Amino acid sequence: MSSRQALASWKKLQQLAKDKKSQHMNTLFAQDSERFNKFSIELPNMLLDYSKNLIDSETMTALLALAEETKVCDWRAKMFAGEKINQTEDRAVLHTALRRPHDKPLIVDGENVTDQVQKQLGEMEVFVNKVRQGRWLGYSGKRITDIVNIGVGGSNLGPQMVTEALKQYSDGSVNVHYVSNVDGAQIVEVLRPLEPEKVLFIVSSKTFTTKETMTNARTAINWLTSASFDENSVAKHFVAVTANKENAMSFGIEEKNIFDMWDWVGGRFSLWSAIGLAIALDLGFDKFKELLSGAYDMDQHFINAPLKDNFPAILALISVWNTTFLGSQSQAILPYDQTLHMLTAYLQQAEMESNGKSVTWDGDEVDYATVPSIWGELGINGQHAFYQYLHQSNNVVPADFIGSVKSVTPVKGHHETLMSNFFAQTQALMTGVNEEQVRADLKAKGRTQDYIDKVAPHKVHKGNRPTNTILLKCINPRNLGSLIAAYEHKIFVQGIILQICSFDQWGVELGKGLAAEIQDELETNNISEQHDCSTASLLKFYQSAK
Ligand SMILES: O=P(O)(O)OC[C@H]1O[C@](O)(CO)[C@@H](O)[C@@H]1O
Repeated sequence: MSSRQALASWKKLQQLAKDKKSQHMNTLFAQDSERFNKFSIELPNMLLDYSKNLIDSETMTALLALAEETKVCDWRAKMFAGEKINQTEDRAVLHTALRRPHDKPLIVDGENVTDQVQKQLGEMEVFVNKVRQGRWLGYSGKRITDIVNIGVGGSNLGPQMVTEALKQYSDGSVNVHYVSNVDGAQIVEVLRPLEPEKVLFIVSSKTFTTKETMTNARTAINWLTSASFDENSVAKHFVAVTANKENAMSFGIEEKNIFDMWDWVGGRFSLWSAIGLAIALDLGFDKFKELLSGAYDMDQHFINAPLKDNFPAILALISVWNTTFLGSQSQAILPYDQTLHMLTAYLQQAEMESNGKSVTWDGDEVDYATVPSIWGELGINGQHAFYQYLHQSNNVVPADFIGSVKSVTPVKGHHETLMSNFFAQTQALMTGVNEEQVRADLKAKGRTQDYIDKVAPHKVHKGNRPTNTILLKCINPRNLGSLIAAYEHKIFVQGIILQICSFDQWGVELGKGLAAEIQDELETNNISEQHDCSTASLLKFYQSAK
């Protein structure tokens, strides 16, 4: 038995889960009119209602005891202090240092990390202002109008998600584009309308070895140099963000155009670093700093609020409850604000690359469910696509509903329509409608008995489907920063409770290695006999059908 299963709180939660599976949230609400007050957290800029989960005070006490027994607070202190909690890579985990104000020193290994971060922020600000104010000129002396960020995974999803979310805050000084896919269709489409003399590329790659990014960057260099006769055009049109300066330089990017990344920033937590340059170029540096401040606000809340009132910790505990103890295998992220249309994709990487693992810190197999698979879509679009499944399938999918009180693009009648759906869906998922009610409704509508007998079972919604509601006061840089940081800390707490190494990603390596070998085989038309017969036949079919 793994050590987690031996904990008193774990055993208690297993027992409670057995009891809870036979209960309905409707009963819990009927028994306790204080449920919302007990199971919600209000912060200055957002609200979390987690009352629509299959919990009661006893469950929450046991979950909080689990957080105590697994020493979440001690690990939190270690992370913020820069201890090497990324055990398999022997690194600190300090994305929180990236949003620390200048007057809050953080000494790690004798160095003031805050000073290093502030120095880089200063360099970023100079660069951003130069580009936005038209003082960074392309090879023909023209100002830069378009930025193309080339990167994938954490070097793409965070910046692109934030750029999309805060579009309304951009003053249009530059247009920002993203290329992540190595499918040439994307880069060709992005570059087609652009003029090489006015484009600045940011090659974002922590390792500067990612094949997809290198291939796209090479294509971008060729596109630029075939348009320009200036041998210095790469220096005027390419910057890089990386922890691997040597590779960036041997790729042809000038040292002065390289922004550093520290090894203590994980790719999926890196939008606060120079990886966020495209955000800052789009919004201006003041708004980028507001994003950082919002994340810092959430860091402070996470550090200081008791766990029972702690937004990220509660999100994590509810997820552990629903997955590990109640057995849900997936979780939906359902933003109801168009601006957040990339949030689900972003959180897929953040949570699944962090905690989608099956051995503990000690390398033992975990014998409990860890994190769910994350999926979803803008809520309104989902309603007309997959909500049928959420309401009536046999699989219970807990969901986070994320909305905003104010619209950044108010259009008469739209926001109330949107938000009435937002509120109605969590209510419907919880309350459901039983067969008796269905039959009574059909009867009241004058339906025949035959029709009622035929249709009634299909109209039953069992309800009892868990949801969290996160309601921001509005989507702005500060609030978005807080929201993202809340999920980062949720993921951290989940990892601690489940004994997962949240900050490595060994599971992506095998496929990368095989892809490199297969690419060689395809390029030399020499398919190895060592493949299994499925892969070998697919490769041969591909080669012969070309
Ligand atoms: O920034 P890099 O080094 O190009 O990596 C991009 C992404 O690839 C991954 O390593 C996964 O392959 C992610 O963890 C990372 O965010």
